[in-house]
Amino acid sequence: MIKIENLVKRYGNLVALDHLNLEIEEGEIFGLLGPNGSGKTTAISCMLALLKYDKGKVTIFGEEMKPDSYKIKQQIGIVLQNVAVFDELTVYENIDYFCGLYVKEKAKRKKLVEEAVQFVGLEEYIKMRPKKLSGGLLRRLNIACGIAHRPRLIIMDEPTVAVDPQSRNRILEGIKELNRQGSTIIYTSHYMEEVEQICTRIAIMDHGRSIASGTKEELKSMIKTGETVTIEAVAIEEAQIREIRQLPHVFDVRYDEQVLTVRCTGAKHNLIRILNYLQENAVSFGRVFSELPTLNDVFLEITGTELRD
Ligand SMILES: Nc1ncnc2c1ncn2[C@@H]1O[C@H](COP(=O)(O)OP(=O)(O)OP(=O)(O)O)[C@@H](O)[C@H]1O
Repeated sequence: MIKIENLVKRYGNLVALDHLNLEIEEGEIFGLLGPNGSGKTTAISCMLALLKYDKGKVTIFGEEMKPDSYKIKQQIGIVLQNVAVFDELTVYENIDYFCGLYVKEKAKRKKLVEEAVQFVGLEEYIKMRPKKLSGGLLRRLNIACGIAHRPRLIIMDEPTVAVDPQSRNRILEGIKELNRQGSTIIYTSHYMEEVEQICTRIAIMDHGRSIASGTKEELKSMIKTGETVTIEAVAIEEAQIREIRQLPHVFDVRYDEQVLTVRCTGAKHNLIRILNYLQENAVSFGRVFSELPTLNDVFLEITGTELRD
């Protein structure tokens, strides 16, 4: 449905997109996950032909995307990072205005606007002007304006940044529902938990490139880490750390600020083996956690740096 081939975008000397390749199928909730500055917004802007790029090709619905590809653009709903609504219009009027750019028939539009209001949970606020809304509600309005016309493809750029947890959940549930109702979604975020929660497929971006892509299970199976054991408040000697490193299935041990982090391959009994070692060697410890791999582990193993801010 969408194909991005060898996209290169430079801002002066800075290479924001470095031969980016992506392919997104109809029906997906496709996540673009990457730290701030990795090129997500630039990728979206180039994809939509809002920004000129230096090299590459973007194909949407089987046709090459150009600045004047209005037929393609009509079928796309866009929710960008900056909230773009009219201060002098009410919540309802704003949604009606944006929906009206695509849907001229009044009765049909009324139904779509009402559905969009319900969708983002703004029923109580339809007569208010945007200035009176909290940050979370304003973002929900921004989303309603972008999706009311029921586009075939919806592109959302970090819609949950600086949003309260209630609005955040509402937004995430809303995205899943839009997808169930037939829209393909492209969703950018630097929050790996969100991307894990809603995306059917994910591309991890770093320095303007897609460094890995697949379902979350596929991405996690690409890495060595099968389990991370974290043990708090340990007073442990260098020699003991070396011995833990020698335990079966352990491949990385870090000890920092009295927290021992042991990365293991996906074998069974890792936790008990490590705890047995600590007990046998009279090392006292506090809280213990065992975690399955996260997308942060995928990012960490591929790039050597953390995805978390
Ligand atoms: N208009 C611009 N002029 C110069 N450099 C830019 C411009 N826009 C973005 N950049 C740079 O390009 C790189 C990619 O930025 P981009 O905004 O696409 O990343 P991002 O992953 O969307 O990050 P964020 O979540 O912070 O928006 C960054 O290094 C950024 O500083």
